[in-house]
Formats: sequence, structure tokens, C-alpha cells
Amino acid sequence: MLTVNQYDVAYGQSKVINDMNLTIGSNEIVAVLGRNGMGKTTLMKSLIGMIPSAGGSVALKDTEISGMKSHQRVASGLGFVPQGRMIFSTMTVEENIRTGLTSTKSNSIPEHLYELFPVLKEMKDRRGGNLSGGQQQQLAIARALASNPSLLLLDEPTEGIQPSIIREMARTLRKIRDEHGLAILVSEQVLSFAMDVADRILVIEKGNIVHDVPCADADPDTIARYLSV
Ligand SMILES: Nc1ncnc2c1ncn2[C@@H]1O[C@H](COP(=O)(O)OP(=O)(O)OP(=O)(O)O)[C@@H](O)[C@H]1O
Repeated sequence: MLTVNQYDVAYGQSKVINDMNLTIGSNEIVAVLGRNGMGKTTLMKSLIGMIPSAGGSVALKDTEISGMKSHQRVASGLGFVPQGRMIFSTMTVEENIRTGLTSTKSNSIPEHLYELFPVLKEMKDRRGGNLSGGQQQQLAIARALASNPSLLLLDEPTEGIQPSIIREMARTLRKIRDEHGLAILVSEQVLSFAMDVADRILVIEKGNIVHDVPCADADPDTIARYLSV
């Protein structure tokens, strides 16, 4: 599904992703855990094409995408839920979701998105900025799903979200994977959420993967040690 090889991303002279290798299988949910500043957001933004890479390759289903612009990557099957959600606060819920349709030929919002997130249907005429944090997160996910991605990237989706909603979010993401047959790469700092949602856990340190384990074999204490400052 996604194969990242010898991947480098730099800000000027400062290399933030360093010779990274990473694979994600079809239908797999992979969580990338790491402390602040270890490169999670840089990895996500570079995979979606917001930051250029400095070397290496990224193949999505055998198509090399590392030279593509963001909109081409979305058309190729990547969806992105950015850190902080970045919904358009003065646009309605429906208008926000519609922005996700730009790379598709369709003009109408797929009904299954409203089935997945009924609250968005109830609130479709409200401004995005008037939604709660959890509702905005649902909106950001629905917007990303509108382009029918084969791999959904989520950057720290639990940030600023209440614990009860975080558990629901893990269930929803697994349901999306099961029903739509897509893969998910999620960056996180919350270990319990990663254990709930993922099939496999990676730990990133200084721009490289230093631990890679199936969730079933993951030792929370070992991972927690990587995350402690
Ligand atoms: N625009 C930028 N210019 C220069 N350096 C940057 C820029 N953005 C991030 N960095 C640096 O790159 C490194 C990785 O940052 P990044 O935001 O990817 O980490 P992160 O793991 O997502 O952290 P957080 O959990 O705080 O979001 C940090 O040292 C950060 O200071």
C-alpha cells in the first residue's frame, strides 16, 4: 500500500526525517508514536506534499508520489487530517465536507459519510467554527474521506479532545477501516489511543523509526519509556 524508502526531509540544513524506511499494508492501521519535536508532523506533511522531501522515495500502490503536488497525491488516494484539524470556521459543515470533493468527479457528499457521523448531518448548515472540538475532528475526518482515499493520514487527532471522545474516535477509525477497506497512518502521543486503534505501533525518534511492533506484542512500558522525557 505505502512504501517509504530512505526518506529524508529537511528544513534548510536541518534534517528532520533521516533515512526513514516505512511500509503500511492494505487495510492496516499503523500508529507512529513519538515525543514532541521528533518529526511526526514533518513526516505527515511531507507525505501529503506540503513539505518537499530531500531524498528517497514514496510509493502509494506502486505509484511513485514523492514528486507530486498535494492535490495530485489526494487524487492518487491519500487523505489528510491535519494537526489542529484546520476546518474552515466560517464555512458551514456541508461546505467544509464539499472541499474534500474537489479531487473527485462527484458533486454530492456520499451518504455514508453522514451515516458515519450523524451529528454532521444534523449540523450541516452550522458554521464549522461553532462545533465542539470532537465534532470538528469528525468534520475533518469526513472532509478527508470525501475524496475516497485508500490511505488516510491523521496527525495527532486526539490533541485537545476529551478522553471519552478519544475512545469513540478509535472505534470509529476501526469501523472506517473495516467498512471502507482503507489503510490508516496516525501520528500520536497518547499511547492508550494508539493501542486501541492500531494494528502496529512504530516509535519515531529524531526522524527515524526506532521501534516497530504489532500491537498484540507491544509492551506498553517499553513504549512509554520512549515517550517519557
Ligand atoms: N518550519 C520549520 N522550520 C524549521 N524547523 C522546523 C519547522 N517545523 C518543525 N521544525 C523542527 O523539526 C523538528 C520536528 O518537528 P515536528 O513538528 O515534525 O515534530 P512532532 O513530532 O510533530 O512534534 P509535536 O508533537 O510537537 O507536533 C523539531 O525539531 C522542530 O523544531
